[in-house]
Amino acid sequence: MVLPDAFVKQMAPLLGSEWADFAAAMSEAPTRGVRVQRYSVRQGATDGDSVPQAILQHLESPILWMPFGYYINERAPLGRTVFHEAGALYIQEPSAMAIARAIDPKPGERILDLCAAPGGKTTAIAALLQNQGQLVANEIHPTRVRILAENLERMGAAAAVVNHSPDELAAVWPEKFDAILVDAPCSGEGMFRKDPAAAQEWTAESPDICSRRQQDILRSAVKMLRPGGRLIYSTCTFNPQENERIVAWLEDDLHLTVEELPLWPGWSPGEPNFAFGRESLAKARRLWPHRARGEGHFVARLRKRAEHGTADDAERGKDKQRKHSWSQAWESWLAEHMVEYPSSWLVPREHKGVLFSDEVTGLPTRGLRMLRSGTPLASLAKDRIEPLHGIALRCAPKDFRFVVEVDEETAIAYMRGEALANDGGHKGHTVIVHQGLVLGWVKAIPGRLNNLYPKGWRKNNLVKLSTE
Ligand SMILES: C[S@@+](CC[C@H](N)C(=O)[O-])C[C@H]1O[C@@H](n2cnc3c(N)ncnc32)[C@H](O)[C@@H]1O
Repeated sequence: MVLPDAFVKQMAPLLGSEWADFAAAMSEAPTRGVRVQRYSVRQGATDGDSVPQAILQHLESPILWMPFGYYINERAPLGRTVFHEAGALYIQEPSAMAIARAIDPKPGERILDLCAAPGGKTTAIAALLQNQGQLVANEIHPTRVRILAENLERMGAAAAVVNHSPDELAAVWPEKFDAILVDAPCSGEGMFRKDPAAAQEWTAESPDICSRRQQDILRSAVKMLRPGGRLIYSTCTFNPQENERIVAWLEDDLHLTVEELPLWPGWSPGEPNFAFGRESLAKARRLWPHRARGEGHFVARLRKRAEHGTADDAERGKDKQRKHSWSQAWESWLAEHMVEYPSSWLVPREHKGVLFSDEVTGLPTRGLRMLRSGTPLASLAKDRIEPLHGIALRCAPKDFRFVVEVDEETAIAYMRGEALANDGGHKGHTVIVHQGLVLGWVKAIPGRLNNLYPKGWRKNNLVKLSTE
């Protein structure tokens, strides 16, 4: 890899005697990782679930800063499998996995991921939160926000999705969040190994241009944080302007306080010397590719002062027991088809004939571009209930009354959109299950299981992982 001259000029003096090791590491092959998620971590999926051999054979050593994170080989075909499509696998750059740990999400918290697409960190936060909080994912870009919504659905993440600029959101959601992640758009120096085009696009001005944008985003983020709340700031770049100096600015100008993060194996403290010797910066964390296996990340956690008292809580968790024309049909459908489900599903939010779980209770949403308020649960056809894919991906097999188990080949045929044979007597909505994972819905009729796998999700190129 040929590093841009200006990048060498920027980093070599900062790294001093370590520069040669860093430069050598930047010429090595990039690392790749996967989070194995629907086994063990997911709500309700702990009983007897174990990761199938078909997946295990492709996992290398564990990533030490993320439970259920593993290094994988560059050529491992995990991204084209039924396990991936059913939300058991999220392929993510290894160092990026630490960011959800830095947030340390707690049940019941309301968390905003402000720059969220494609959703690597949101889905990790949802897993750590075990879907027991309110998670809101925002993405400014109109195309990327759709990919975000799709990834959240695939991974069974209970999160609302909005599409706004940070300042638009700050105007409607002041002091509303317990924690906010700003995984900022940055100059991407940690992408150079993975994507040589990133190195070509980088210029000596990139860090300054990016740091100004980061400050704009952070001003809005801090407005949305409740007093005493925490801000997590991360980038995948190495230069000081976008990292330590941004944190110093957050302390000086926005009056936040840096908190010490755990020192995960292989990670390094932030560099006080990159911002005029300020000691507090050692509480931030960096992954340098010559010291640990990952592409590189910076992360800091800061606390907003609590002295002003909390402004908002009255609305939170308020039960909306309104009855709608569809309420009775929906409650009956749940009772008939589900053994267990989150209690909030009894009071979903309806939008254009679709019922969504409500992850934004207590937040004003009028006039917002909201792609979903949570998991899409069902569509209403004249108050008749048609279950949606979101339910299948949020739940474990034991949560459903009607289940058909299939082998991997049948699972692949199902995800191609084929009808399956009905060997049982049940009629109506049933889920298809493979190796402890719910894949999606069918409607059983005599002799046949009509395929309800969403048309936009169907794939013709899935590969079989098991060797049997
Ligand atoms: C580093 S990426 C986020 C990656 C994501 N957190 C993940 O883990 O999958 C930064 C995101 O910020 C968005 N972005 C770009 N400019 C922005 C701005 N001015 N305000 C807010 N977000 C912006 C980009 O579209 C991009 O999706």
